Amino acid sequence: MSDDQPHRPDTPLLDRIAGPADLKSLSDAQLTQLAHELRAETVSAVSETGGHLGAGLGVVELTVALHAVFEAPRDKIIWDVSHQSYPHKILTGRRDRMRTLRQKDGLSGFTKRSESAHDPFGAAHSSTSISAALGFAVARDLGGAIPEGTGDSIAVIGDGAMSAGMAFEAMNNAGHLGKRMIVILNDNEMSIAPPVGALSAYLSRLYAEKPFQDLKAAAKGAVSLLPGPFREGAKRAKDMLKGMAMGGTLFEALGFTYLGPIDGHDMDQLLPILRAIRARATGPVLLHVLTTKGKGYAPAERADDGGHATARFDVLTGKQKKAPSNAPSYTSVFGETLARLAAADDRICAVTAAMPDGTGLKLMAERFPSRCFDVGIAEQHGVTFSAALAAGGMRPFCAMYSTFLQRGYDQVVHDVALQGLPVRFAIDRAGLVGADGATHAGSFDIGYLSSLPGMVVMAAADEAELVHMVATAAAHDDGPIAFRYPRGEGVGVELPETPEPLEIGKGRIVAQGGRVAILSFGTRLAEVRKAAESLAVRGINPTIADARFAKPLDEAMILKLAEDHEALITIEEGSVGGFGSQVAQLLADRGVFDHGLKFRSMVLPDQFIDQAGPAEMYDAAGLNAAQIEARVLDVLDVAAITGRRA
Ligand SMILES: Cc1ncc(C[n+]2csc(CCOP(=O)(O)OP(=O)(O)O)c2C)c(N)n1
Ligand SMILES: CC(=O)[C@@H](O)[C@H](O)COP(=O)(O)O
Ligand SMILES: [Mg+2]
Repeated sequence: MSDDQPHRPDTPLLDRIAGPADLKSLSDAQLTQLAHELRAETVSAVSETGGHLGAGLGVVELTVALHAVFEAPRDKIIWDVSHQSYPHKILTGRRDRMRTLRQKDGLSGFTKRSESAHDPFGAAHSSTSISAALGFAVARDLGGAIPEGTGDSIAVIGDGAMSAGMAFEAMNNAGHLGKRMIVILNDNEMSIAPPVGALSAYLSRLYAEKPFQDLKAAAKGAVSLLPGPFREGAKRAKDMLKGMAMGGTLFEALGFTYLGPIDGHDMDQLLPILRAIRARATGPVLLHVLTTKGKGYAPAERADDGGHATARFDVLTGKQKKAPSNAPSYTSVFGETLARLAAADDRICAVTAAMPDGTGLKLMAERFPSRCFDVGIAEQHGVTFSAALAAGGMRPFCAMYSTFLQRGYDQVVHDVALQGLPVRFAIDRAGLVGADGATHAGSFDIGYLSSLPGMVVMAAADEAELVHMVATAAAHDDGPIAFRYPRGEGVGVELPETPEPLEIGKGRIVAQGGRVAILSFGTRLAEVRKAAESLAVRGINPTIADARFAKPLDEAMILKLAEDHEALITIEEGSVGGFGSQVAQLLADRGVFDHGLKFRSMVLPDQFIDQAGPAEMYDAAGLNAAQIEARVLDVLDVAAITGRRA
């Protein structure tokens, strides 16, 4: 499309964009218009699907400018977390599928290699983009051959993601290697919650202090972009700006050329500076752009979280269309119980890694601000920090999503379990989580925790059990203890008046039956009950037990179940290597299998399960009532053929 070709308002530019190559023929003015249309399309799509709105709105201009200047997929544009990648997906041939976002068989809510060549690296867990970009840059220089080739390597990372140690590990290495690569720091002064930490304050100083304001105009954009006569003056101003405040930026100390800060919504700044970087960069470059989370859509801009995550909503009013809740969320039950216990015990404190709302610690933070710590996106630090809080005489609750605790696993082993320190792990989003899909599944914590000596591992079967497990953890000073619970609402049982500690290692019989015993760990218990109702119609009444503990197991209860039944079935919202494996180990060690017990362990399948509704995902995983019933019938048929146990 030529510059002089007038843009006919009746045909939106976005309708003519099949892929990023189509941006190359647009004028700068048309690119600005395209950004306007892209923002509207992003709001429209997310209003129908729900999802991460604010971050994407904050990078609309940046996305257009990157795809206009660079040549994806040869140039690798790698989005950190990639919750902000919806505009990128729209421009890279997926506009027609945007309304399948985060749904079964639909588009992922994050970048995904298998979804598009324009997604060179998958994401969703924060702070991986610089490592990935460096990897591509080194592969390029080593002659790594891939179909689309490798040109520039660009990481787009937010100020929140930049607070993770991994980002600095990568920058340190990139600065050392000196490879040409580009980091774009998308600084909107927001994480999910307002950002925390010294880095956030540092970044603010880069562009907020009075002297900076005066000089900013002079240093606007990259010095080298200015016409000759202005260049020297601006360079002096910029050096003064940097030298005056901090003797060069943190990023330059790590070996990067630092450019900015510039207005990340101003195409007249973005386009020339990106073109200059593309034309002239010889080593690692960091471009600091200032943006607004939720930019251009007032309800998102006004929201406390910048519109970070939203249900489906009415575009005109911004009113979210949330399904009515029938029971409190597990998260809120945890948060309220913890705050209640903390009121009576000033040793109780809490640690979150940038997820105060998601983990339900907001109430704790409001009531006991001196005992609630948001460490930023820094799970490794959060775990070891909790370990030392325990060593220092506190009762720390380290509240993290199962999937994000994976980031701090060595610290769980090395700093907590090995030293037997009484850290309490409140593990939210246990099991399959729904729209966030495989990257956020809490599939592995049972296995990775119950294999640790001295670790106590619990799972709440419902919200009432969760209340008691919080109390159990609070009272447990003998060593580390973890309790897990799923995303979403409870089952609607009455909450106990008083949180009562459970006896460590003791399960409970929920229903007495015969022939088959079903031993549940966690909230699959509700599905087991449903299966039992259907089995009762067939005259089959299994014994149902809630294990409560994967470690230590209630050995007496389990061995008795094995003794009194032809078949024992375990079920959990976790992968192989967890609860069922612990039970199998016990039965094997005690020689129980020598006497013919039929044993089945129902676990998540050995595969990553893509996003869908949670019930759909558990269907795919084979862990819903119908599949439980089928397993009982199967094992009974086998028992019937071979007759009763010897
Ligand atoms: C390891 C890890 N911890 C926590 C999260 C949850 N999380 C998703 S986005 C986000 C905030 C990211 O802030 P920033 O990088 O500034 O991006 P913005 O949303 O502001 O564009 C967090 C904490 C995550 N994705 N990965
Ligand atoms: C992008 C990210 O990692 C978080 O926003 C995450 O999606 C939150 O998950 P919940 O919606 O379960 O709190
Ligand atoms: Mg941010």
